[in-house]
Amino acid sequence: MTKKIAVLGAGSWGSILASVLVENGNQVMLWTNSEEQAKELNEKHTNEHYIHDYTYPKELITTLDLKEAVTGADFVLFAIPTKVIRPVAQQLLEVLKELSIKPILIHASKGLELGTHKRLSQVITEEIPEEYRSGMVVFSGPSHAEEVANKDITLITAASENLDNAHAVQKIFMNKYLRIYTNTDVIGVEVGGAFKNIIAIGAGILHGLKYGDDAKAALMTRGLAEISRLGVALGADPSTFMGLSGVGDLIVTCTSVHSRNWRCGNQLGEGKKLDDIIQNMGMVIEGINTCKAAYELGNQLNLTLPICHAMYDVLYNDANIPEEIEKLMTRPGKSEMEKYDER
Ligand SMILES: NC(=O)C1=CN([C@@H]2O[C@H](COP(=O)(O)OP(=O)(O)OC[C@H]3O[C@@H](n4cnc5c(N)ncnc54)[C@H](O)[C@@H]3O)[C@@H](O)[C@H]2O)C=CC1
Ligand SMILES: O=C(CO)COP(=O)(O)O
Repeated sequence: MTKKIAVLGAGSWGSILASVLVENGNQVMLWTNSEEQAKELNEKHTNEHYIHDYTYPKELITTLDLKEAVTGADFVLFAIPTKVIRPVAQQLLEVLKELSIKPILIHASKGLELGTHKRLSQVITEEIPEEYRSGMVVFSGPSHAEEVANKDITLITAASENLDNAHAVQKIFMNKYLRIYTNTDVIGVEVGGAFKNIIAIGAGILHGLKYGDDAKAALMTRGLAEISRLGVALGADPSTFMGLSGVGDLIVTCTSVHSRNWRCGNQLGEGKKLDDIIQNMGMVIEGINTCKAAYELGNQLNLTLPICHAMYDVLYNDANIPEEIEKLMTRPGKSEMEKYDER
């Protein structure tokens, strides 16, 4: 049955997910805050700044009006940067009240909120009370918009405490090239998706400095130990980190040239300045803010997160990268099988 879906955010991820949903036979409205982008999407069916040489389906309608986008929606999908999740959720609440509808909310963003250190489903459900939504589903996994646009094979997790809602999301997205798995461990899925961006900046740095494959494998593996440590401290199931939103997303983001986080790190390794990199990227690099949030949260919880700390010093204190790498390498010897709650 055709579903009505509002996609909030017309960047690379939101616009491509909207395109897939149209292709899967749904009625989709894409919401953007950029007049220029809405015009380009509606008239030329392109979104050149975000996805090159791609033509969106003519049935996809882009609007600047949130109420128009959300009217009659069975699902509302957030695909916007972490830092605007809360204000957009507040805007959405007003519209949901006006329209008296209770859609299933989905978010496909990856980060932890600065200041509060909250996961994004926590931020959204804090702003939009239960009476205005039929569920909250997290959509996360190893996926680059550029590859989904090419209909390459991609697997993603739909996580919700309510499995029926995760199944509903699985159903609207599944097709021959996009396969969705369900999971009930919302905490694990969100922590994996957010924290891997920090490690991906590190992997890019190693590449920029011309380190070899051993170093990159080491960073990913010990990065996964930190992701699991923080996740378990927050209540996640450790096995989630062996799945798509854990090791899967870590691998793709630490190895793909599509990754903005990896590209940011690569340029840092080559000696470029962070401010210039951010300026030139023109798209969100989530790992920068998430590193600050995870660093503060880790300290609050008294967790050992040495890679996260090194990344924080590089990103926020202009630390010397080779010195940070040396500090990591010369920490006291450890057992590999440390407990998740190692202090
Ligand atoms: N690009 C990708 O392949 C993937 C991205 N993600 C996640 O999706 C989220 C969004 O990422 P991208 O689409 O890649 O970012 P992007 O940088 O390509 O686009 C972000 C979009 O959000 C819009 N935006 C910003 N503030 C807004 C506001 N207040 N109201 C409405 N729109 C606003 C911007 O105009 C822009 O169109 C991030 O958390 C990212 O980690 C997750 C999986 C894959
Ligand atoms: O989340 C992603 C891959 O799964 C996208 O990564 P980047 O934001 O680094 O491009």
